[in-house]
Amino acid sequence: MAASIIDGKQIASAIREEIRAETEALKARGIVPGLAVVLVGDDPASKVYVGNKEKACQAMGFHSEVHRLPAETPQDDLLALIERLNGDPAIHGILVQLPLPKHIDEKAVIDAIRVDKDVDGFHPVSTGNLMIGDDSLLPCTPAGCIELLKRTGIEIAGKHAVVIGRSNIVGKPAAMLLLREHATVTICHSRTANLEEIARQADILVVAIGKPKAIDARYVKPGAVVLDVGVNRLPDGKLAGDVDFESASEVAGWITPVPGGVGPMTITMLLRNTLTAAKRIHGIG
Ligand SMILES: NC(=O)C1=CN([C@@H]2O[C@H](COP(=O)(O)OP(=O)(O)OC[C@H]3O[C@@H](n4cnc5c(N)ncnc54)[C@H](OP(=O)(O)O)[C@@H]3O)[C@@H](O)[C@H]2O)C=CC1
Ligand SMILES: Nc1nc(=O)c2c([nH]1)NC[C@@H]1CN(c3ccc(C(=O)N[C@@H](CCC(=O)O)C(=O)O)cc3)C=[N+]21
Ligand SMILES: [Mg+2]
Repeated sequence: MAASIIDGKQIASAIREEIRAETEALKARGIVPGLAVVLVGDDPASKVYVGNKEKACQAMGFHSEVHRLPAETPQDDLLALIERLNGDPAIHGILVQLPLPKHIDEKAVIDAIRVDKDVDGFHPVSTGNLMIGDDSLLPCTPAGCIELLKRTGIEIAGKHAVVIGRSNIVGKPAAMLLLREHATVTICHSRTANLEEIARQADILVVAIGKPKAIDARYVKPGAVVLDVGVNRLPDGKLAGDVDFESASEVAGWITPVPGGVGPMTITMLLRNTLTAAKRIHGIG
């Protein structure tokens, strides 16, 4: 194995210590950061993530509440809950776990979240601010990818970053953040011709496609940095990334494992966004 491991768990825990210190300072002023997570239905994967988020909040001393609604909840009931959370002074961050059941219009729900409580960074105004460079709350997973690079000491400016995947929650915002950090960015997707050839030009390769172990050494330039965003549950119950770690780590210079790479950073960035939202709502910082 040639690659060095980017230890997301360790980097996440270092950032959590910073968040902890700031949280204690805020609590000394009588402000407790509060996160509300809304889970509609009982998708088993979503349940695990929601449980992890709740645990992380509790460990940080945040106020945290999880609203578990049945799968058949009418859209209007969900919108009414969001309206209530928008006005709840104990809540600074609102996260509606995606995907939502098919009868609910995801966009209508995201649009209803107060922008200053949009700790996922999925609201159209947050997305627009991300493009313009204004200081909205950043989407957690892409922000976590940038933190991994910076705290590993990897230069982004001037590098060719190739992002595979163009979803609104990972691929597109990851590309936009890399651009903000002055990378030259290529975005690939399922209709990309010659994916292998393009990926192999990347100094920094970000993979977010939702296909277990799809990206192997053939897609990786020797010495490249590989960030594997994928989290896929295999039939045997194990987790796998979108990158074939065993193969890709033979040629990469740096690589994130799954689990223990990008995933822990997502939750850490959620904590940080919630803290930031609490400070801003109270006119601090
Ligand atoms: N670690 C974390 O914290 C998080 C992990 N995830 C994981 O990241 C992965 C991606 O999630 P998400 O962005 O929501 O996924 P989506 O399914 O929304 O998007 C997948 C994207 O990948 C593209 N794609 C799919 N197959 C291929 C292929 N064979 N070659 C090239 N491009 C392809 C699609 O292209 P097209 O647009 O043409 O359809 C699409 O743009 C999943 O494994 C998910 O579980 C997600 C969020 C957070
Ligand atoms: N509104 C919304 N916001 C999200 O941020 C969001 C979402 N919906 N829907 C689902 C995806 C997925 N996601 C993950 C978060 C943490 C881990 C994570 O903690 N992973 C750990 C291990 C997880 C495990 O053991 O199952 C790791 O990779 O090491 C993974 C995936 C957030 N998402
Ligand atoms: Mg999706």
